[in-house]
Amino acid sequence: ESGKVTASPEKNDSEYLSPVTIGGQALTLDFDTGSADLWVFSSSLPAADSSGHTTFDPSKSSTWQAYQGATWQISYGDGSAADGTVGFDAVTIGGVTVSKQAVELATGVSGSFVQDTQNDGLVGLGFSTINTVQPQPQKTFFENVMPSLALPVFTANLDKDASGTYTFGAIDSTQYTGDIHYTPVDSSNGFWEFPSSSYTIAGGSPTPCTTCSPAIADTGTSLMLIDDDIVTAYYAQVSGSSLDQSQGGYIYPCSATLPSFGVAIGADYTATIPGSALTFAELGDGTCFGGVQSNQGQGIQIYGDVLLRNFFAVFDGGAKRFGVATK
Ligand SMILES: Cc1ccc(-c2noc([C@H]3C[C@@H](O)CN3)n2)cc1F
Repeated sequence: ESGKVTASPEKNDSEYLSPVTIGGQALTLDFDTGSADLWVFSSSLPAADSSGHTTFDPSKSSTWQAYQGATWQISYGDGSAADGTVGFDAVTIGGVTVSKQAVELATGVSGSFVQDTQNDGLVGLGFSTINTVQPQPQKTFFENVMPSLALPVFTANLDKDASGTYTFGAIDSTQYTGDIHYTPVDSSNGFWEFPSSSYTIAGGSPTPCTTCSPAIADTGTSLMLIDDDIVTAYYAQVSGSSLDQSQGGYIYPCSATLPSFGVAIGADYTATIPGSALTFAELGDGTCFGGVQSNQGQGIQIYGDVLLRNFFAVFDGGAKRFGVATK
């Protein structure tokens, strides 16, 4: 079997939201290849926290099974967090169903989730070694459904300021051009992680970097969070740019011409993003906030939506590989 769902961008393509049905209840969730918990706003949240959100109410699902005593708690790269209890229910994405998917009910969420009223929770599409359920980590939707998919893959075809598609179980050849360039994935940290040992700024042949951090493909991160020395070199080529503490990153006049930025996807391919696609947001005063920002020395580079929205991306759970194609 296979199925597809739309991925609708929030403002500035900060995140992409997709329709999911759980126990017959429709919610709008953020698919996140950088985590492995499927959690939802629940009817047990304080009303002030769930106001504006759609909540999942287990008492209204005839197929809900509580997982007595199980709990979860997660924190994300931006410091946001959520926690709660656990059960199992039928989860359907694009017509593809897992009948007993671990569904984590939020009884606590941090402020940024409260304010993000279009987001009713997350679908983690990383590896279950980083699932936070105690006493027993639970499998992701993708891990559960993989054996019944025509192909053990899902693809992300995110777009700039337009709806895209997540597809489970098929590689839709109408969604890309040319070859898909794959790299093996090291899933030992729970991420779709691969080496990225060269880069290009403003074109030309790639600069090798033996000290470059490995990268992860992370649909749940908005930006590209890159090793500090590379980011410094990039903005050195943007006239009028500066590192603005109050904004938390590099800004520049929106009239500036940005150089292209290319990053290695494994050993054999450089994914190059044109400068015109490397602005994340206009700040309203004629300055712009860059899509390429520092990873603050985290030792991992995070290739988020600023990269992914320019490519067709394949997450291959069978061969444990990640691939990109132009489109
Ligand atoms: C309000 C809100 C906050 C954070 C996130 C969020 N989702 O995925 C991620 C990245 C970072 C890493 O933790 C795993 N993937 N961050 C989503 C939100 F809607």
